[in-house]
Amino acid sequence: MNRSQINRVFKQASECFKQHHWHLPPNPSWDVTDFGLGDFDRTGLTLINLSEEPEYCEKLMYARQGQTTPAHTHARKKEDIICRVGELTLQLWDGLPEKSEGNEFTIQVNQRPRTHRSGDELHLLSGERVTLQPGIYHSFWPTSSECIIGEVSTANDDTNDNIFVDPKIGRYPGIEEDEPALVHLISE
Ligand SMILES: O=C[C@@H](O)[C@@H](O)[C@H](O)CO
Repeated sequence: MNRSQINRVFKQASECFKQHHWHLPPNPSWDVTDFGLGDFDRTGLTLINLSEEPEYCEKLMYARQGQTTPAHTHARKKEDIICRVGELTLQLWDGLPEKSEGNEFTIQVNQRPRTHRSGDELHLLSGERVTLQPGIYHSFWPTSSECIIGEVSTANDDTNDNIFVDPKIGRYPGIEEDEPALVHLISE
């Protein structure tokens, strides 16, 4: 990614958090990624790690319409993905997408079990959440112009615990310095 893109999304996300009264802690841990694919506006996510403890983690995320977080699962992390502001669409599979399409499985939406067909979409409105067990593959994108997304989970380990369907994906971006940094990322 170019530093100018990171600076731009830092300003956009900060403005959106401010507009919706989401106050950030001092010196938040920013994590902006294009998942190594070099097309941030199509495959990208902006995250802030609010709390990372051995037992649990909380993140706040920001995405704009057109931007997808690519299909992945976690070996160990169980997480709630929460639509905080806007509308969020997730695509969910109960195993590798190519092997599980059409299977029925149970997921928890807003703390209640629901039958879901692997590969189908789930739409979350502000305040709604889905609970993802390790092994549930998920991809998500805003269906509103922008979206504030929460994540509450067991321990987070973004270096070792992400399993992406696309083998070309890397979790952290390479950075090209084309202007001075407004913020440094947790990957730097
Ligand atoms: O689903 C998204 C989350 O698990 C993120 O916290 C993770 O960093 C994506 O790689």
